Amino acid sequence: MAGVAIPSVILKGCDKAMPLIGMGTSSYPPADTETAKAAILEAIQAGYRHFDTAFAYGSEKPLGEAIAEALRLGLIQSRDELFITTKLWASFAERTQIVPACKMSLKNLQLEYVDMYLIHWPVRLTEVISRTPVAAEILRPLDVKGVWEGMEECKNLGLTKGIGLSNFSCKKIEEVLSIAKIPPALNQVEMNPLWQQRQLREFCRAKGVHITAYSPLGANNTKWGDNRIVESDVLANIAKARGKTTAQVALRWAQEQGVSIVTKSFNKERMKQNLQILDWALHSEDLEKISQLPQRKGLNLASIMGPHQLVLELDAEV
Ligand SMILES: NC(=O)C1=CN([C@@H]2O[C@H](COP(=O)(O)OP(=O)(O)OC[C@H]3O[C@@H](n4cnc5c(N)ncnc54)[C@H](OP(=O)(O)O)[C@@H]3O)[C@@H](O)[C@H]2O)C=CC1
Ligand SMILES: O=C[C@H](O)[C@@H](O)[C@@H](O)[C@H](O)C(=O)O
Repeated sequence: MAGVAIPSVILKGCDKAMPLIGMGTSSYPPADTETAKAAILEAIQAGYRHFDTAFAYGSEKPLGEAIAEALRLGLIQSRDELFITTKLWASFAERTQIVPACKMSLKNLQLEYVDMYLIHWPVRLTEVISRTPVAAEILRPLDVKGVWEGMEECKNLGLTKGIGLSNFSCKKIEEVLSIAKIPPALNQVEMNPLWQQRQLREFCRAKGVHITAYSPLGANNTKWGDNRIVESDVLANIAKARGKTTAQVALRWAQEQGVSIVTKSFNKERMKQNLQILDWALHSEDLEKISQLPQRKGLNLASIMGPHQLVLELDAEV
């Protein structure tokens, strides 16, 4: 196998092990198809086997094309070698629309199944939108029972190997658990040294819900993130002492918390650098310093959807 071998985790209710480090595909400014496709092929060569996409990113089609090309080129022998995560967009978060939305994503990806299907955000939009923020009139609370039944139907139909959540608070996860026939395998949330999610992680550990950390580098250089992680003095000093980069310290920190990671780089050197976190460890004094960093949530739903009451309430939940 080319590149670094990445360890995997077995998830509840999921028929396939998930590689602990995945490549994100949400880029800013949005990458054109050829750029995204070329970056994904580079990532496969570097050893990435888990790819995180979403209907909302517009990256399902380039990912599908890259997978087809990787098979043609013999970079992988079979589609089964990859773990593909995609997400149900809020505009389709209604009982009868979930199976068709999943099939639409599969068509974009040129796949017969995905490995993980997540509810992207715990809200519903009554329209398919092409830009954000959205008008308050089209925002609705999520029908948790109906939507989770639709997710379960996707799994039962074999459209996905596993189902899970994204951006769900403890309270919202509890609602899902109270009605689920198939428990959510994971909750994908923002997590990094500046938003450590201690309470949510503790809750998920107790309930057997795995956590995947998104924006582990604070979404450096994107419109939904900032450079406060890659330019943190505390992390830079630790990096210097360990002979690593600040980004590697942030990624290693997340890895040591027992979560999986999805991080995006379309740059050949940085995507390789981001995998070099498996054969060394942070020292206890490093962990102590990181645990004292002031905390702030980087990505709020209000900054995407607009400062509507329902959204502000969701953002306030832990
Ligand atoms: N479920 C959800 O709601 C969300 C899910 N996600 C998923 O998680 C993925 C990762 O999160 P994302 O928000 O992209 O943010 P990340 O924290 O992974 O940061 C990505 C940014 O950092 C840059 N970068 C990557 N590696 C390095 C490095 N070693 N040193 C310095 N800069 C670096 C990248 O640029 P470059 O490409 O030039 O290297 C890019 O601009 C997304 O792509 C998406 O798939 C993200 C947000 C929300
Ligand atoms: O239109 C909204 C966007 O797609 C937003 O939901 C995502 O970009 C999100 O921040 C993510 O990266 O998953």
